[in-house]
Amino acid sequence: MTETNVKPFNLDFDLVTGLSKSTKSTKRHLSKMKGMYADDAAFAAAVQSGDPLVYEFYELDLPETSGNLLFGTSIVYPGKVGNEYYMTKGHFHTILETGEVYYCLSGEGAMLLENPEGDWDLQRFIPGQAVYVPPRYAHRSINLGTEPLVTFFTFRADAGHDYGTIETKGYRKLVIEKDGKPEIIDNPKWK
Ligand SMILES: O=P(O)(O)OC[C@H]1O[C@](O)(CO)[C@@H](O)[C@@H]1O
Ligand SMILES: [Fe+2]
Repeated sequence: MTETNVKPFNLDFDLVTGLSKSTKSTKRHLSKMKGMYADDAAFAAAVQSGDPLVYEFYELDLPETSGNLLFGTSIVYPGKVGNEYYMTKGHFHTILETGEVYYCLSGEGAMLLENPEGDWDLQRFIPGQAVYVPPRYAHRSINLGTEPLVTFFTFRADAGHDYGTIETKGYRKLVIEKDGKPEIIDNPKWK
C-alpha cells in the first residue's frame, strides 16, 4: 500500500473505556516494563502475583509515510507500583523533530515530557483537555486517578518509536503518591 491508495475509513473508540469494537489493541503488562519503576521489589512482587495489565493502545496498519497520520486511543489503567503511579513506557520519536497531539477523553492523569537538552514538564490530563507534545520531547502518560486514563493521540506515521533511550537512561523525573497526592521527584535511577 502507498500513501496515495489508502482509502477513507472510520473507527470507533468508546469515550469512557477508550476501547474499539472494530480493531485489536496492543497490551502492555507490567513485566514488559522491567527497570522502569523505582521500586524493584514492589515491581517483582506485582509481576509475581498476576502481572497486571498496565496499559493498552491501538496501532493502525497504515503505511509509515510522512503523509499519513497514525491515531488511536491509549488507555492507562489505575494502579501503582510501590508509590509510583501506573504509566506508559514513554518514548522519543525516532524522527526526533516530529510532534504529537493527545486529547483526554476520560479519567485523570498527566503527561510527563522531557527533551535531550534536559527541559522537562508535566501537563495535566483531564477530560476535554488537549496536550501538545512538541518535537524532541519524550512523552509518557501517567494515571493519577481511580478510573482508566483514556487519551486519543495522533502523530505523523513515519515518526517511529525510540524506546532505547528511555530504557537505558530512564526519565529525569518520577511521579509518586505522597500523602495522598501526586508529587514529582528526581528519578534515583536516572543515568
Ligand atoms: O509507546 P509507549 O510509551 O509504550 O506508549 C504507547 C503509546 O504511545 C503511542 O505510541 C503514541 O505516542 C501510542 O501508540 C500509545 O498510546
Ligand atoms: Fe509518540
